[in-house]
Amino acid sequence: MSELSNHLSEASSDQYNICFYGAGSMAEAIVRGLINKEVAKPGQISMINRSSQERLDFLHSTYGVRVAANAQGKEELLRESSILVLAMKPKDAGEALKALGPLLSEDQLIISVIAGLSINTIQALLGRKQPVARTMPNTSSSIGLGATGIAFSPEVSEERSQQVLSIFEAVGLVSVIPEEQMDILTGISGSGPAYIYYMMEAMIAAGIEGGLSPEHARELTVQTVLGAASMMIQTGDDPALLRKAITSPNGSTQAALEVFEAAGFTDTVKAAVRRCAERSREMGAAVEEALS
Ligand SMILES: NC(=O)C1=CN([C@@H]2O[C@H](COP(=O)(O)OP(=O)(O)OC[C@H]3O[C@@H](n4cnc5c(N)ncnc54)[C@H](OP(=O)(O)O)[C@@H]3O)[C@@H](O)[C@H]2O)C=CC1
Ligand SMILES: O=C(O)[C@@H]1CCC=N1
Repeated sequence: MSELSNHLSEASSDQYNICFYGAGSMAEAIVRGLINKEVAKPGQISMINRSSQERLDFLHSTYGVRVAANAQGKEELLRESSILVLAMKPKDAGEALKALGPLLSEDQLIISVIAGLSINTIQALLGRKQPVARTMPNTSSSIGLGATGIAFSPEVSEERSQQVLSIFEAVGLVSVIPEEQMDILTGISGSGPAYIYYMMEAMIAAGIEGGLSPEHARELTVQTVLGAASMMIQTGDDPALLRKAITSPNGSTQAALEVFEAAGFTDTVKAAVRRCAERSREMGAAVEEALS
């Protein structure tokens, strides 16, 4: 059991409650991982959103987490939680954080998963120097295979930073990085699963167009991606070396890679990652405007 789960089970529940402020896909991915890995009990987790009661009902019935039906209930959950996870879209963050600031006490830890939003902007919107962990997880956290980048504000104590690490280590790999690297990390691992799914969609479509059944195209593609990632983990080899082992001179793989190369594959992937990082910065800057 992790350090946090010990804290969570030994401490009184209102001392160590975690509230997810924003109850969408990313919040659900983390909650599912925390519950599956028994890092937190459902009763210690609460989730609130802006308007969708149907969504909260689903989360309550699926995971057993606490939800609030009205504004007063939401405020109570926010006030009583030791850890608040900000998980709304960047465009909704300005208004939400301005309203949140006056409800906070100084020892409540803020964990943000919001793309692009800097620690300075979070503290400025809250109107106080709250301890903040800025993170960038991904949706694979829901099955314990997430990859999360974390940067801490100076106000986060050693004990609190250990709690944050425990939460995200329970749902996958964690990299503690300088905050200025968060946008490029978003371009790799935050949004990265979507690039892989996009590639898989294309491979499945090509397989079907070539005559495979949809089931075979899907299972062969999935196993290929799983096997390739596992090969990198288990051998520790560079991907270039593993690729070369498949690529016979003048063979079928070489023929395929030449098509990728002619279409500018590497430059396209790099440009997509750079654009993702740039978009992350743009979204953060747009929230910052809510300060003025
Ligand atoms: N999806 C992903 O793969 C990743 C997402 N992120 C980050 O996670 C955050 C959430 O993304 P995602 O889960 O995809 O978004 P979703 O649209 O799925 O969920 C957003 C949630 O925020 C709620 N919300 C909006 N405004 C408020 C408010 N004022 N008060 C309380 N709740 C509010 C919404 O409630 P309602 O529906 O009622 O309006 C909804 O529950 C984003 O900032 C994103 O950058 C980070 C890493 C990966
Ligand atoms: O697309 C987005 O804005 C979020 C950030 C990382 C993954 N999804």
